[in-house]
Amino acid sequence: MKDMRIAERTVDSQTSKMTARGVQVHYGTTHALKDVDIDILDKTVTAFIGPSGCGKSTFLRCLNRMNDTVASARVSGKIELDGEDIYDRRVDPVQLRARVGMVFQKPNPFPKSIYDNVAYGPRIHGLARSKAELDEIVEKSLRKAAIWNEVKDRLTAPGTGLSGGQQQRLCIARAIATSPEVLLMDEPCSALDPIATAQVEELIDELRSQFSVVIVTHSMQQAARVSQRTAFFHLGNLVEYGETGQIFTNPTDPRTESYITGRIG
Ligand SMILES: Nc1ncnc2c1ncn2[C@@H]1O[C@H](COP(=O)(O)OP(=O)(O)OP(=O)(O)O)[C@@H](O)[C@H]1O
Repeated sequence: MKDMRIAERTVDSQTSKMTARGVQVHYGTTHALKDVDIDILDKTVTAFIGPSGCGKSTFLRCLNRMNDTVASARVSGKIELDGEDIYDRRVDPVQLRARVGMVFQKPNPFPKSIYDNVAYGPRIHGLARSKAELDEIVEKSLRKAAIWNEVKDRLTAPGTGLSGGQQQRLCIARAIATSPEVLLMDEPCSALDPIATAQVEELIDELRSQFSVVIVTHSMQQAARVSQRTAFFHLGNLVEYGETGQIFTNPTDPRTESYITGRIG
């Protein structure tokens, strides 16, 4: 493939943060995900790639129970976070989503100020004991999301007034304000221009020193640039999963090879 810059960074964590075993998802009679087994490593960027409709987003949403909100979705199998079953009846999905945060395709800031967007999660989860502590969390999150300098003088302005790329970094700041252990990103750059995309990609690389990032992307170049592990999905199956360099240069399954060389997709 042309223009493919494989991430040279080595995978420096082998600890599993999340494990999935035998995960199946049905939407009514549609069998969207078939028997998926995977170990998501800690402090690693994992990319989910594959043709449209293959189940990438469906599986991503299983990892923080966002499919609970889809009436027709039925999820079976087992998914664990640090060895705990996230589908156990005792697990509160709202608490789970603070630990496994999510950033969506389209930037979706709340119709609130920049400050309140970021303070929202820490407020509902009671993470700050004082206004000063909340201020500190907001500033730290905006700094980590590489947007502090652009917004520090207008924290009370509406988040929706920012540019698309700034809104997406604000949404990332909002997601990391609850100190998640895993951040799920569903095509986070698809609505962004190349400059904003490069900023978000750089940010993803920095974030993995603190937690696991799982990113769904249609761009194989992006998967190669930002991830250390890649999972290739096809027709609801997880076909191949391994080190990103190996998947892109020496895939073992012919379906993976066809996809990365552009023969299916
Ligand atoms: N809410 C839903 N209700 C019914 N079917 C759904 C729903 N969401 C997804 N599906 C179906 O499940 C299958 C997998 O969809 P999913 O969105 O997970 O694929 P994807 O690989 O993320 O696709 P894309 O790259 O186009 O976003 C598809 O057949 C899709 O039509």
